[in-house]
Amino acid sequence: MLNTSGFGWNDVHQCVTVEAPDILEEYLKCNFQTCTIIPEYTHPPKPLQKPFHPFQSKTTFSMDLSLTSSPNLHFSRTKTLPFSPRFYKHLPYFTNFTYNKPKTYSTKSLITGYCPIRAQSLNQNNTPSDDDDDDDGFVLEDVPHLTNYLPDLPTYPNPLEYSQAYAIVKNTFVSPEDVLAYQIVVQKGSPRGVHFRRAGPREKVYFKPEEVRACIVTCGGLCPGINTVIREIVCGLNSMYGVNKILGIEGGYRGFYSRNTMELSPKIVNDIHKRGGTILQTSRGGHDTNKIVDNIQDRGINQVYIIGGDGTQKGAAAIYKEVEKRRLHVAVAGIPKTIDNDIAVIDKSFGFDTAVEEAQRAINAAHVEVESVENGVGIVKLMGRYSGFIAMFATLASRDVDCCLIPESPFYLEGQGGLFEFVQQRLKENGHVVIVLAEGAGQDYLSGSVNATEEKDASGNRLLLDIGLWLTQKIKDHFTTVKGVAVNLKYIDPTYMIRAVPSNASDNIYCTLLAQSAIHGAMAGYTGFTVGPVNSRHAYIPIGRVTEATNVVKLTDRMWARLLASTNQPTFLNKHE
Ligand SMILES: Nc1ncnc2c1ncn2[C@@H]1O[C@H](COP(=O)(O)OP(=O)(O)OP(=O)(O)O)[C@@H](O)[C@H]1O
Ligand SMILES: O=P(O)(O)OC[C@H]1O[C@](O)(CO)[C@@H](O)[C@@H]1O
Ligand SMILES: [Mg+2]
Repeated sequence: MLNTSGFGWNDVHQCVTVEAPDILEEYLKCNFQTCTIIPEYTHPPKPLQKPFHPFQSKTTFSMDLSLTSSPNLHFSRTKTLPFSPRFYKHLPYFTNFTYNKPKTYSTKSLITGYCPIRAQSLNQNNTPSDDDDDDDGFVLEDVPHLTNYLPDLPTYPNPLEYSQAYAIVKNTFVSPEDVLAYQIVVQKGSPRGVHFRRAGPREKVYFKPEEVRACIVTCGGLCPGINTVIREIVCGLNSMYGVNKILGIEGGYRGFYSRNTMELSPKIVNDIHKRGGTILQTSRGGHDTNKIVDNIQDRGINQVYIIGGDGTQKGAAAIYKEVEKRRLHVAVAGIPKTIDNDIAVIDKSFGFDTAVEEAQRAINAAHVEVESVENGVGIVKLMGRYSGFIAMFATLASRDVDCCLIPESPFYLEGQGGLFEFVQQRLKENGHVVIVLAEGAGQDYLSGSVNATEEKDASGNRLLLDIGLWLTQKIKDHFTTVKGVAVNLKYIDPTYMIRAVPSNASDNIYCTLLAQSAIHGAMAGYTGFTVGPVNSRHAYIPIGRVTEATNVVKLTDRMWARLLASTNQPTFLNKHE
């Protein structure tokens, strides 16, 4: 819940705020076996101010549904759980909590709804401290481990210990105690908050390298860098752990049961990072958990590397759950992929930098075109289904953009403060204007103005209406018919060209770290996890944590304000149409 949309902190009343009851309901379903809701007081709506974790208060906190007329919620805590990285990671947070007025919620599994764990540091004897008072608000959101359901699994020394490459590394192995703080901006006295397990090689591994049979699958849309991740999983498994049985599953999830596999070796993948796309091919839809896990079993696969976006990670969670149900010695590792940068918790998704860089070329072209003609209006459409990160960062990087439209910030065309007025003003001042828009921008506005049927892709994602073509036509019509001015309109849609390029240098390095983190995690027996950087250090994150919310541009954050300050575009906050 920390830092997820819909929750905040009210400084004045020192309470948690939530935008709507259903957001809270969802959270409770994920995290609470039972709980009490005590009506307390209401107060007028107040904007959300800062993220929080509900367990930061040592005794009691109140939760105010400040944007609704609903009553406050109040939870009483009676006990904290001791922290031992290996033994406590699966305990539902609320095992030791009691509540006054019974209201029962089903607890989602750890994977589909992550369970934060209240924790204390180990004492010097490596045992949890008994002292409940030693409570500094530390929460570990841990990932599952194979020993949770296969307690007698043997361990083996990590082959990296004998690796020449790692011979002079000071700390070859990550300490089991190492965790990463989710929030790094803190104040004196504030609770330590949520942490994730640090990624990296562990001293003991839970697979004999010669017995590893790994597979890699890529699902969802393309993104620069997928081939690099595939390459680095293959090369990393081989060079660091001596694994040489690696299968490529072709064509996404459905490939497990409907396509042939491809043997992957360092030689086969040697050059693939120089190509866009995925050598394994990808698809949407076709996730059949039972068929997939049957196939994993039939092929004797014991490490599954799944590269894909939010939908794919939900699929990975379902596979992990089934694997756990069947008590298989199979590690399931997710590597988050999305060009939209819409995956929660992680700093940034791979391929995003490349996409922003590539978008510059389209914006430059639009700018060159429109400054070379009279009344030039350039429109560049970029990807971003629900999150306008590519558009926002490409705009900030370019300085040639007059206006950036993203899904998170509704806009309107007519009247005071509208887009037409702004375009007219810029044409008057500069003779040209460049508009960048994310494909998901203005969808509600657009669907109200055209006869749209709601279509979905094979994965169930809503198919978007073409805002670029629509806006182009609207601007043309407005200026020629209403204003009697002929505008020179240039519409550029580079979306698939951006997505299809190979990753740039920094994304290549990033992809390598992701692949290696995933390998180390799987070899160390972690499973049901996603890897990714949290405040620049790589972490193992419970899959449910990255799928429960979408990362979107927060209009109340400074980055959007920086954009508005740089373009001086309208905020579209006051609609007069
Ligand atoms: N809730 C879910 N449970 C199981 N599988 C899912 C779920 N949602 C999506 N999938 C499967 O995950 C795969 C990819 O999903 P989707 O097409 O939504 O792309 P994605 O992974 O979100 O990537 P992107 O949106 O970045 O292109 C599909 O094969 C789809 O069937
Ligand atoms: O046309 P496709 O391949 O389904 O993908 C389009 C979608 O994929 C994404 O690139 C990632 O979700 C979106 O930005 C875009 O809407
Ligand atoms: Mg998606």
